[in-house]
Parts: sequence; structure tokens; C-alpha cells
Amino acid sequence: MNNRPILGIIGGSGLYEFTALKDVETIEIDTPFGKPSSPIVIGTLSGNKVAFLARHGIGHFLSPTEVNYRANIFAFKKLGIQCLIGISACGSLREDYAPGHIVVPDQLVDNTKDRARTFFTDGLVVHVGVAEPFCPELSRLLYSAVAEAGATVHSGGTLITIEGPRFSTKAESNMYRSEGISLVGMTACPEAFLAREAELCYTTMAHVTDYDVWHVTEEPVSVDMVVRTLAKNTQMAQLAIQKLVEIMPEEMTCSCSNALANAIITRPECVPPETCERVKLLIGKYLES
Ligand SMILES: CSC[C@H]1O[C@H](OP(=O)(O)O)[C@H](O)[C@@H]1O
Ligand SMILES: Nc1ncnc2[nH]cnc12
Repeated sequence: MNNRPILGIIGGSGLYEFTALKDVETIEIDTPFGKPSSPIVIGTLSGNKVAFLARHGIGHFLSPTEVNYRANIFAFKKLGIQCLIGISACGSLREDYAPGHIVVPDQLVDNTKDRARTFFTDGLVVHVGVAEPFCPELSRLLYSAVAEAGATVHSGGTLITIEGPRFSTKAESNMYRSEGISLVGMTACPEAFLAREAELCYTTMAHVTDYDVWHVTEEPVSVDMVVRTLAKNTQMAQLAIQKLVEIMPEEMTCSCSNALANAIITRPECVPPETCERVKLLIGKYLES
């Protein structure tokens, strides 16, 4: 068996453990950006190693604003993982994306205000490209795996990330709808952007748990509604991840692993040594001359 986990999974609201894993080992990882939300559980699935982390901590004690997204992504990078799936509960902004369905979105709108959104600060300036914020190759594989697991799955749609922790007002929800946005959540940004900065393949398995607050005949979103809907999906989500592991190629052919090739603007000799030290796992290959 390959010693390095081939996939990282970030479990969201209602998914704090991955019970399908065998031969599990729990590891505490530290990063230059602090500790991840929870210890990382490494186990096997269809004979392959995967690594699981609970985004809000086990017991859900971190709000979407308080999650240390940088530490979470850096921890997966430290484990040598190339591919990452973020599992998220989301509100639907369109009739045909119904509660219980899965969406693999293809675009993001970032409406967050209060989060660390880059690894690169303190004398190092990097402008990463996120025109396609999700890895197209991993998204295609995830879509097939979810379909294979028997769920109703939709490919594409724009997901807006709001700061939270409050849910949206009706005016906000209707405004997002009028802008053609399909889903609303609180965690995909900056998770997806940091994964790109770490040159990882990343995509989201969005679980539609509610119709947010715009629908005239459905109840407005509540925590209870989210948790209840997600609970019905947890077995399927794990089966879908198993199917994904079974179809993942040895090497991805996308450009995610070179995302920073044309993104660093600071001259290498100008980057302070402490900054270099902190991010060398992410950009060491570009700073060597
Ligand atoms: C529990 S309702 C709101 C909460 O659920 C989603 O979390 P996650 O994306 O981690 O599944 C949403 O983004 C909010 O954080
Ligand atoms: N309606 C909603 N708004 C924001 N985040 C959510 N997570 C699940 N449902 C949500």
C-alpha cells in the first residue's frame, strides 16, 4: 500500500468522523499557522490511505470565522496529500437543487470579511489565479463517484460564502438568487483559495440541506434542519468518497500542482528569511535559484 494518504477529507457540519475508515491512527499536527481544527485521522478505504479532519472540531466548537483554514490546509500539505475534498452543508438558492441532493459547484463568490485568506504575508506577495476555483479534474471524479454512490448529484453552480455565523436575511437571499448564485455556505472561502495557494487539487461536495430563507412554501433554514438533512447523507457521503478513492488516478493531469509558477511577484532575495522559513513547504521550489 502507498504510505502517503492519497486523499484528504475535510468534514463539515454534521460530519465529524469518518466511520468507514479501517486501521485508523490519529495524529496531532502543528503548522507555522497554528494547530488544525482537530487531530487528523488517517485510515484505509478500499486499500488506500486517506486522511480526515473535522473542520469545526469534534463537537463543533469553531464557528466558520474561527476555523483556522490556513492550519488545516497546511497540515494536509505536510502529510504529502495532493487531493482534498471539502464536505459542506449548504443552502440552495434554486428550486431544482433540493434538500438531500449533492452539488459539485464550479464557481465561488467570496463574501467573507473576517478571515486570514492567504499564506503569503510579511514581505512576500503572491497573487494566485483562481478563475476556476475548484480543480476541474477532481470535480469530475467526485461527480462520478457521488453518482455511483446512488445520490442525486448536480454538476456546476456558484457557491457564495457568507461570513456568518448568522444565516441570511430574505433580502440577501433574494439578491443572491437574482445574481444567479446557486448555493450559500460559510466555509468554502478561503478554504478553496488556500488549497490553490498550497498547489493542491480541491473540490467541494456540497450537501443541500435547506432552501435558505427565500422559499415561499418551505421553512427557513435552521441548525436543526441542516443537521437532520445531513444525517441522512452521511453513509452515502462515505460511500462516495470510497468510490472516489477507487477511481483516482496515480497522477492528476490538471495544473493545480503548479498554481504558483507565475504568481510570486516579490524578488526571492527580498523575502525575509523568517517568511521563507514559514512557507518553504509551499514555495521552497520557487525560491531556490
Ligand atoms: C450548521 S448550519 C451552518 C454551518 O453549516 C455549514 O458548515 P460546513 O460548511 O462546515 O458544512 C455552513 O458553512 C455553516 O458553517
Ligand atoms: N442556508 C444556509 N446558509 C449558510 N450556510 C448554510 N449551511 C447550510 N445551510 C446554510
